[in-house]
Amino acid sequence: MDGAPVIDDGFSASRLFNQGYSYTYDDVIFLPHYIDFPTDAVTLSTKLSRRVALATPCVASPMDTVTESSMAAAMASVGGIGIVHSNTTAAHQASLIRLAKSHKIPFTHDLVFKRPSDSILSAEEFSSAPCIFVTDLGTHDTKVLGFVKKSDWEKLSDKETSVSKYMTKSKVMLPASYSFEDVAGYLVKNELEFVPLITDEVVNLVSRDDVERIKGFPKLGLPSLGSDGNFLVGASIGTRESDKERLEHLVKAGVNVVVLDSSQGNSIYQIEMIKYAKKMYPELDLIGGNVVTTYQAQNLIQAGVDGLRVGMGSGSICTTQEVCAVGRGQATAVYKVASVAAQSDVPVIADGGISNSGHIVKALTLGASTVMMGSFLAGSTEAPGTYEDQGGRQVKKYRGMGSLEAMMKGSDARYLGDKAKLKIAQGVVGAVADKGSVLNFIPYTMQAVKQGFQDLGASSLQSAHDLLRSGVLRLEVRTGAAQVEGGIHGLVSYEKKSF
Ligand SMILES: NC(=O)C1=CN([C@@H]2O[C@H](COP(=O)(O)OP(=O)(O)OC[C@H]3O[C@@H](n4cnc5c(N)ncnc54)[C@H](O)[C@@H]3O)[C@@H](O)[C@H]2O)C=CC1
Ligand SMILES: O=c1[nH]c(=O)c2[nH+]cn([C@@H]3O[C@H](COP(=O)(O)O)[C@@H](O)[C@H]3O)c2[nH]1
Ligand SMILES: [K+]
Repeated sequence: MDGAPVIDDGFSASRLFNQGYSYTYDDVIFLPHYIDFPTDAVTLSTKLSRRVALATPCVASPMDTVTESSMAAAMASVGGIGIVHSNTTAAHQASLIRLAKSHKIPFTHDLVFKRPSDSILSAEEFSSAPCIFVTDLGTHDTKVLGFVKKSDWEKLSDKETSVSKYMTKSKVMLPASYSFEDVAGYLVKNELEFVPLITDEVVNLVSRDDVERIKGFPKLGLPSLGSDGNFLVGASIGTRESDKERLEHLVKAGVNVVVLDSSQGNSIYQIEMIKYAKKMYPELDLIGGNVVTTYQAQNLIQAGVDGLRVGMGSGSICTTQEVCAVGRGQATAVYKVASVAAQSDVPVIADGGISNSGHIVKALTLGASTVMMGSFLAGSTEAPGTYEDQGGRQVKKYRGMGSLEAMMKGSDARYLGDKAKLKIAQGVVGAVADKGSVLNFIPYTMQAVKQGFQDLGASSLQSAHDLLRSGVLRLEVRTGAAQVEGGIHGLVSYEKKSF
């Protein structure tokens, strides 16, 4: 079934997005087309940037409540990628990249280390891993002497006792290069509760609970691996002079792609940084942004970016449009920028405003090659931070990188280094509900996205983009009432379970 319908029905994207309105995902709806293939025939393989290919079009945002090593490892293991945030020292950001890349297991625990003479005073110290390691100097890179399990610590009457007095001395460790299946088999065969994974230092551990948890998840697709066989990991930098040194640290840590992180990427600072990075590291893919207009996009493409990040004010924690009156509805922004980027073969990331699988279908069909997510991922086990009880619900903190709290954190030279002392927030601090593991909900979400593609008659991102640009894809704006109709309505009560 080729070609547009004989009788005019719906609008082409070029007509719909040229009426002077800023539309977002919920405003628009696609008309179904023709199905001549099964859902499983849909492939979502894509490009993050010119030279970085992914099997899954999902990217974890460079935010300090979203992407550190656990998220980066998990996203890569489901075929996506995580961009490690830069709201920390360059050395720490580099160590997060190394950690994510150092093993084959799709998750990492935040490990705690003690010196032999230290004591453990609070049960909270066990909140991020099932045991605490005892090493020569209490650091991750000194000789391992033993470990303390929570159950052993609980039995202790005097909590001030130094750990060396009651730790288990064990030499059982496995190389971090072991696959998940190998480690799982080892735990069962040797009836162990957990086992540390090491390179020349302890980098992770796997427990029987981890194994059980992961066995129940949908089978993973192709992981994102570099030519060295390690997980692909990205990182963000800013556009200050100090970011040049940061970039050097990241490159040394093996970063696979770098995102220039700014709300308004079309600046002299960013263009100079693009030129610098391209000259210093021609092999490294560089993603510019954020942009929402064709003019901004053209400028950054001309400066040499390998990818563009699209979105201004569309994020769930963003107040930019409210504070600065600048931005664009995300559906319009993605369509416009992707239209111009496609002419130069520059892949586009639709960043922000994703809260369900339908938004992902819309972003990808309107021309994006990947979606970048913050709030969608921030409630997962792999996001930094621990769960807290909020009115009987387990929640994790999620905050904007332009919130006062994030700006005040440690090293943020972008703000604290500024001569002007007046700081204006462009984001908020909040919390999101526990969603379980990304290893579980990303595969389900991608299955839902494939169903959307099937309804559109698109078996790949390329075919969706072809339908869009040829005008075969038809769409309409939904009125307020149509949006209500499209949601759940008229029920006294309901339970929403997606998978
Ligand atoms: N996507 C979005 O809608 C938004 C995202 N954010 C996030 O918040 C964080 C901060 O974003 P921004 O405030 O846009 O950061 P930014 O670093 O791009 O800009 C901060 C300020 O520093 C200035 N600046 C940058 N480089 C400079 C240099 N070399 N010399 C002198 N001045 C320089 C900029 O012009 C701007 O006034 C990022 O993580 C960003 O992703 C914030 C607001 C909106
Ligand atoms: O206006 C803003 N103020 C902020 O403080 C802020 N922090 C992040 N971001 C952007 O929001 C994206 C994540 O959005 P979602 O939670 O909707 O996925 C991210 O990927 C960013 O593009 C911010 N925007
Ligand atoms: K917003």
